[in-house]
Amino acid sequence: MTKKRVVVALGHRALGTTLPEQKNATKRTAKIIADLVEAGADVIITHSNAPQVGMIHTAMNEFGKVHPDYTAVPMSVCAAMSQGYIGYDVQNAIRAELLRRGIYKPVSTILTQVTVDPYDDAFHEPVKVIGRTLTEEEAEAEEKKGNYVTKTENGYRRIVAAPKPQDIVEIDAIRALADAGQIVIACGGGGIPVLEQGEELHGASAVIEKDLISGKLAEMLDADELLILTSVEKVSINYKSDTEQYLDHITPAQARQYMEEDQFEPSTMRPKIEASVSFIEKKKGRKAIITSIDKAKAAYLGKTGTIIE
Ligand SMILES: Nc1ncnc2c1ncn2[C@@H]1O[C@H](COP(=O)(O)OP(=O)(O)O)[C@@H](O)[C@H]1O
Ligand SMILES: NC(=O)OP(=O)(O)O
Repeated sequence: MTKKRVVVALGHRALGTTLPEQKNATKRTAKIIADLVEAGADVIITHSNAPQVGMIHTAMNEFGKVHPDYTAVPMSVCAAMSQGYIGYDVQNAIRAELLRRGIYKPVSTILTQVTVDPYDDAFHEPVKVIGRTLTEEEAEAEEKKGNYVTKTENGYRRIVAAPKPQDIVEIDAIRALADAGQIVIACGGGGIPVLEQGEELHGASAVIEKDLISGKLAEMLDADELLILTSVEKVSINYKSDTEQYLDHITPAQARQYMEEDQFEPSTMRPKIEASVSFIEKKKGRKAIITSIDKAKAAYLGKTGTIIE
């Protein structure tokens, strides 16, 4: 069995939204990760966090209203909390599933900070949707607090800045664990966004796009594959139209062409394609696969998904 280093990016479907949903979803996800391990993948995991970071931020703010001694909690601290909370469920679920299959492999979560550029235009243009759906009243209340919201299909949701990831602060620790054949959960929720100021790192009020950091992590670990597990089995062009066409196998050049034609929604599919192209263009022989969480093993074995190489 050929061993491959695979960065697996888990989307919303892999985690659910509420606490009980997450507990159940991570158990299902652990089975999928264990299948990949059995199929020969050395797995490094990244994950989404938008619903969770929104929940934590709202909870901490409400707590602050009742106990004014506790000041408002910065978004970067909420991102750190979300990494701990999601990593805790994911690592325990994977550990248990592997043990059930007679596999002993340490699984750990690395609290990961990711540097961002203070001059990134994203700080002036918040686009990253976080938290649950809000009513009109709740949205107005958020705007009064100085937060940004956007209208969605079902109501309103909060939006925050999503600066581009520059560097992964804990990359050496992640690499050491991956080189030792251990399963690492890192760069959760895009990483904790930080600004470098001399020797110090200061939290930034933002949420980094997890697909972009997944591509960067795969690049920095010199992974063989980037496997993005989302809610659709294949990427399409002419998405949701009468002429929708599923993509099985595309080159980076075709992917770039489709991006120019705006074939991919900016805040959902486009970052997945951007991350994939950027990862595979840096070295020959790399592959990116985008598929649904349920089809992960089949896609890893080349039987489905959209393959970019
Ligand atoms: N061209 C496209 N082909 C397939 N899916 C697309 C396309 N453009 C947008 N999408 C949307 O992207 C979604 C997946 O992205 P996202 O919601 O960010 O999920 P995740 O949390 O898994 O990263 C799909 O559910 C689909 O609605
Ligand atoms: N941080 C991030 O990109 O989260 P979502 O995938 O949940 O939007």
